Amino acid sequence: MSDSKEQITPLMKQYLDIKSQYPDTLLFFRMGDFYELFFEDAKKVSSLLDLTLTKRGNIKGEPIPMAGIPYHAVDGYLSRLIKQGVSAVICEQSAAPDGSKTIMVRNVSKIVTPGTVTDEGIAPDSLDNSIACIFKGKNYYALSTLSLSSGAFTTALASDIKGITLYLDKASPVELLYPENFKETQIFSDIACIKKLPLWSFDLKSCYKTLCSQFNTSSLFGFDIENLDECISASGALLSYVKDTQNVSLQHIRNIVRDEQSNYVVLDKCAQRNLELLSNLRGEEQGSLLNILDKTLTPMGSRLLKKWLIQPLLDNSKVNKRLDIIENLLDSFPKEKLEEILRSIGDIERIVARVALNTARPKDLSTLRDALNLIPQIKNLIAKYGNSSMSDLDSALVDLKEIRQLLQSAIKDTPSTLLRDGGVIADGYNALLDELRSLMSGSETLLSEIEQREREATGINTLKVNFNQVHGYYIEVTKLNGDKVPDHYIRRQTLKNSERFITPELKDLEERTLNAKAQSLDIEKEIFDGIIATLQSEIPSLDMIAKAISAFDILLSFARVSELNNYTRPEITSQSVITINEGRHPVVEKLNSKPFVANSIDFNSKKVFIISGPNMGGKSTFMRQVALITIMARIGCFVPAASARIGHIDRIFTRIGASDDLSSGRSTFMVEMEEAASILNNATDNSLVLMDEVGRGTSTTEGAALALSIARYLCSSIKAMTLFSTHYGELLNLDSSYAIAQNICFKAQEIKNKIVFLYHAYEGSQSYSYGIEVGKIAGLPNAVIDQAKKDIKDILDKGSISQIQNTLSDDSKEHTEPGADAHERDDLNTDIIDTIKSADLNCMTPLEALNLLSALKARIN
Ligand SMILES: Nc1ncnc2c1ncn2[C@@H]1O[C@H](COP(=O)(O)OP(=O)(O)OP(=O)(O)O)[C@@H](O)[C@H]1O
Repeated sequence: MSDSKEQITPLMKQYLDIKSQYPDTLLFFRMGDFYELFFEDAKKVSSLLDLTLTKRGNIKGEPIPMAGIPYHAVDGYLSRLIKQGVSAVICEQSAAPDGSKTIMVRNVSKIVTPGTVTDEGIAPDSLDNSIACIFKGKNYYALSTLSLSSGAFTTALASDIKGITLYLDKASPVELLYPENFKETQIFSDIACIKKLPLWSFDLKSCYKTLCSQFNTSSLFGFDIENLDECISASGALLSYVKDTQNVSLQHIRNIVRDEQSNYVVLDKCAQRNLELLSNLRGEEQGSLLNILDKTLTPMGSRLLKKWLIQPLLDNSKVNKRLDIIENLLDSFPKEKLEEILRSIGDIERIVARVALNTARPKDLSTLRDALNLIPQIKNLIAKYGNSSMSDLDSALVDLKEIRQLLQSAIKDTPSTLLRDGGVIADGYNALLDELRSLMSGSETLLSEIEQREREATGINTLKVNFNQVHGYYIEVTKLNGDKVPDHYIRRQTLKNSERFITPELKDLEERTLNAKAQSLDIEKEIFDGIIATLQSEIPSLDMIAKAISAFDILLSFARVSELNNYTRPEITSQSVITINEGRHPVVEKLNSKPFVANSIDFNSKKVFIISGPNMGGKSTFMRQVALITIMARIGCFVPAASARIGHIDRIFTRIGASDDLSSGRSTFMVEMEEAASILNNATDNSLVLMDEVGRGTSTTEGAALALSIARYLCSSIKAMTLFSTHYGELLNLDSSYAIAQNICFKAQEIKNKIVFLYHAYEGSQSYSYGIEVGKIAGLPNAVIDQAKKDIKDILDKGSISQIQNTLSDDSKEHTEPGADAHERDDLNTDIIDTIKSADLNCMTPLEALNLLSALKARIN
């Protein structure tokens, strides 16, 4: 583009100069009432936002592609771009300072990026759009995350890529920065907005300085990151980037917190997705746990709830504090009153961010005033109905009386949208402003008096006094009355049917009014800026209030949902246990029209449960409900169970469902095996592991062998709390080999040729899968069903092998006495004969029969 600058218009040259500083970001170039985008930007934006692509002028004889957006509608378009992970540079215009009529001056006013936007109308209310920065040092990886809305700034360290990926999963940033030499970019392939930073952005010394100057400290000791070079580099680079794009001082970011997985039950992306915590498997909120639990009344409460859901706490006292508050709310607290207050409190978290970023609008201040005026009402409710559980909340809800009074007296009840239009500062707050305003309103009365007087004096009844930007105040007379115009009227403009005049009196009035208007706007701006400065000095308290209200909103939501759905308070313990009596799946019980069948589980002496039963029998639902109840308890919510005792769980692993990851070239089976490998390599005896039908992605024999081997490893080495569902009969005898293993099964009954699922978890195993019946319900053609039934019969008749036999034993069972060969052979023969005798042909699938045969053969050999 630079070659062509010589041949281009001054306007295009101005555009290209600015564009050259932001080659990779869409440039919204203000032209009158439009923002215009040119060249590749125009093509890109027209396809992203479905805008018409047109042309403006030529360059080197070629038309310049152009797309335009009306300035008043820009927020809506920016919001759509942000949702697609696209950033934009906004370039505004202003008149040339020397007043010359040449080209307007244009400057970049802001850069809007998905991870830094806080503007109302652009940033999605429901999303805590955080930005993160990753860095790899000599020994460690670091990830720093910043939420500009809440001011939360965290940093985490991990020794390997897997460890840092877990932090990335938890942070779920919408924008990610990384150094240009970072190789493992596959870990953030699902983040739409990623930006490469030059290596110098991560320079340790300058990053250290940037952080110290932000926190106003001389070292980083107080934040526990003084010696964590990687964290300092990632955090410093992140902060500098945000400062540069926002071009402000970020006053609400006052500290950085070291994030450690050991504080939370770890839930990786896979677990979050499989358990449908924030969205269902199709990506919609409907059918997710969030959807059930979110009855929050403020946008900030709803955003915080999403964080809570993927960060279940390990600190029992913190969990119990939340549970205590819910209990208090459920006890005798007037929840409707609190709900009414919260409903009108607005998004003060975002307002505080905009105050800190100097982007607050007049409406923000009136909303903040109204919200702060509600704080004493909340405190009164707590004083009257709250118990000691609410004391922390109460002290966080500081009543900022002076700020309230300031906003009350200074801001109009309903201020105008833009400060530049005036009408923001309340009457009676500033004497000079009042005087100027009365002068302005007085001039309006004066104008109508002049109009009346001149009509009488000239005898022209249609004479009008009007105003426009070009001529200021003028008198308009129709041409028909031209002969009645007095001599002292000075002609200014002749139109088709009328003429316009000015008089010295009108000019004088105009000057005074315009001066008053300009002066009053200056005063309003000065007062507004002063209020913002006062609010900025109170950011720590405002921030604390916003956080306390968000938390209170969530707990109230939990209380409401608990009441509505008959949840109970879980017992929280430090032991490695999960005991659930009569538990229910919180989502399925709400979505299904049929009554939900409650089920119990006790991970205590038994730790690995092998779950069998028919397709559609309720296995997956049961497994997921155990994990969901555990998560609900650990985020401090009541749970759908008659009672529950939830202990220390370090991580929840899930291997559920089958999905290809074609983008990374991994097949269904590969994904399955990778997930299983991650579980076996990382789970501990404090983990909760859900394994749903592992091995079904390959041949039956290999699948069964792998499933068996994985289950044995979980029983013998890891001893994690495991729910392992399977259709492979080979796994159903593990309970006789391992003391910590137990079979549970789901059953179905055939009643009048129809299959009825019982959904109850029984002790024992169930090897008939009712696969054909489920195929029938699903609508497979009758011919296919009939043929399958016939084939099964044939296979069974030919095979004649019964019951699944355990071919496995734990170490103690494998141990035999030396020199006992003959006895062993006799025992083996009897054993095999018994096994064949006791086999129940009618209950076996053909595959089970074949597997049994091969197991017996292996034993003989
Ligand atoms: N406890 C229950 N009470 C009532 N309905 C249930 C219960 N559990 C499951 N269901 C219903 O049964 C359906 C099938 O359950 P689920 O998917 O858990 O079966 P499954 O045994 O895992 O099946 P498959 O082996 O085919 O994957 C659920 O979508 C739900 O509608």
